[in-house]
Amino acid sequence: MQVSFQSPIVTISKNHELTRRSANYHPSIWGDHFLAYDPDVKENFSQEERKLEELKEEVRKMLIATPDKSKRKLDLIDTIQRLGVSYHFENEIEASLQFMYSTYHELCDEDGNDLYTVALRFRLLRQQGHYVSCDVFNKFKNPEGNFKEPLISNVGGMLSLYEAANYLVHGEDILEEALKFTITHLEFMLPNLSNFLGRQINQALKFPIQKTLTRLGARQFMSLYQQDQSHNEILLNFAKLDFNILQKEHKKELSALTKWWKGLDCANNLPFARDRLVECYFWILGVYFEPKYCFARRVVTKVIALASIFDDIYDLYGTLDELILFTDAIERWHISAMDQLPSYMKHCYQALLDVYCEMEEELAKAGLSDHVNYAKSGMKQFTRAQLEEAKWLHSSQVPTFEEYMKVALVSGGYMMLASNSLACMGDLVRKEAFEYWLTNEPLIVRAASVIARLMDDMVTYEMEQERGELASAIECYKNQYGASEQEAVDELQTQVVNAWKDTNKECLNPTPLVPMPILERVLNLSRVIHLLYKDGDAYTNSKTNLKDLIISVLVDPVKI
Ligand SMILES: CC(C)=CCC/C(C)=C/COP(=O)(O)OP(=O)(O)O
Repeated sequence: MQVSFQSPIVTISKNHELTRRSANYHPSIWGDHFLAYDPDVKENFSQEERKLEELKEEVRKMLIATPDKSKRKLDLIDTIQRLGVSYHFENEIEASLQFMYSTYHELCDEDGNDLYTVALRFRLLRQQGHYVSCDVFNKFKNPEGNFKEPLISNVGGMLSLYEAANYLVHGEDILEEALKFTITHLEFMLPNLSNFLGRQINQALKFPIQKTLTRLGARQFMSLYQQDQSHNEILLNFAKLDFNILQKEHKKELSALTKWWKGLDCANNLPFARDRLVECYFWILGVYFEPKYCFARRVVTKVIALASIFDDIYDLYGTLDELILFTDAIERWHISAMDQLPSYMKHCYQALLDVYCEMEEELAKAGLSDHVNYAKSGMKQFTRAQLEEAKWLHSSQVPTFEEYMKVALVSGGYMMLASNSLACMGDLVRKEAFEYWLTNEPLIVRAASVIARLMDDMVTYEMEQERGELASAIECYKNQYGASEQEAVDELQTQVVNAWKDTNKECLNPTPLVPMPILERVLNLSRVIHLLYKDGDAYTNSKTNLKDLIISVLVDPVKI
């Protein structure tokens, strides 16, 4: 597509007719939908909130009254977590799991051959960051070293083992075997299962708990749990009410963000870019949904929405000369750098400066203004890597796989998003966590970046190749190793599986400097990618399944 070009930059390319690329992305499917939820309209929540408090206290009593040694306690904690309400009972749950961790071997002995319970306890402890050995599963094997045949008919046990095995780390062969064993047999039994069990297993096979986003998982689990004859009515009602109250808050946040987004007027100023504000909010909601992260959600949604525009500028619309100027302006990070930019870039440069001012002002109130520097430096690193990729594009170069990955792990945006997400989390993240941890590219952040880059490339490389972007993980791998496309895909899939093992390993090592709530945000970033890129690029083509998921989390309240 040729676009007339009226900015001063035209002089740079005066001998050429300037051809700009376009991907013809579909417009936003949300339009002004969320504007209706005006954050300034004060609602009278008091009755709902009183009810919520009452139910919360009942659930708390239930938690305290259920003995930590009992199997009932495991189910109760699991249900509370899967219903998305464990953030109300963090201390109670941690205390119980701490007890289970300290008495782990006795408890496992008492479990005997109860696969369901052994696997559930193992998973709950690993989820909480407690390392427990996978040797507990040895007793479920026969002398030949295979899982015992009769286990196959124990559907609950098989499902529990499958969910637990997803927490495997490198070298845990028994969990690797458990995954194969359970997946094979669960898939095989699917057609013969009741509707209720079938739905549950189908869901688990696509999205094991370890890869599931809390809000989405809660919404889906709620409807399954409701159909379970033995469900606890108080707990279910509490979870439903909590979900709806949070959803109202999220809608208001999205309303305010929609106003901001409309102010940028992308349709006129940046018509080539993806218009995906709601999808960006959903992305960041996946990272933190709790009310206390309201400011973080607001600002980091703006950051990712701008990063998405930048990606389209670097990959599609910008000329190389413009991209060099833009990268330089971001490096300088000052309003005076704006003069050198063409008008379409001025809009997003100004928006960038404004968003980080907003971030800084809010962080300063908590005495954390230093954090903004780490967030800015993540953004600078991101655009530098984007420029490197654009240079490959404009010179039709295919780098080696290693060269590509070095740049593409940064240009994928997950290192930037990790630093920005953590910068806005408040005083839980200390300056030292940036200094001594994040800036050294910790394994969990690298793993999230690998998952993001490779899952993205595996579903977008054909389309990107059509528009002349030759440098993708698939192409670079094929080129360097003389591999077929299938061999390249297989290798990249293995690297994604390994990155999940790295993630699991890192989550078993929380420290005072980097506690579980920090590790969990990076884990959540990987979970969002898994959801968005599992079956195609659902972020870009958001009319698909993603639309229904967003409706279930952000539009439709749960029926009470
Ligand atoms: C993590 C961030 C910053 C997300 C913002 C949206 C985005 C850039 C998605 C990937 O698009 P793409 O598939 O065009 O990415 P790339 O050009 O890196 O392949």
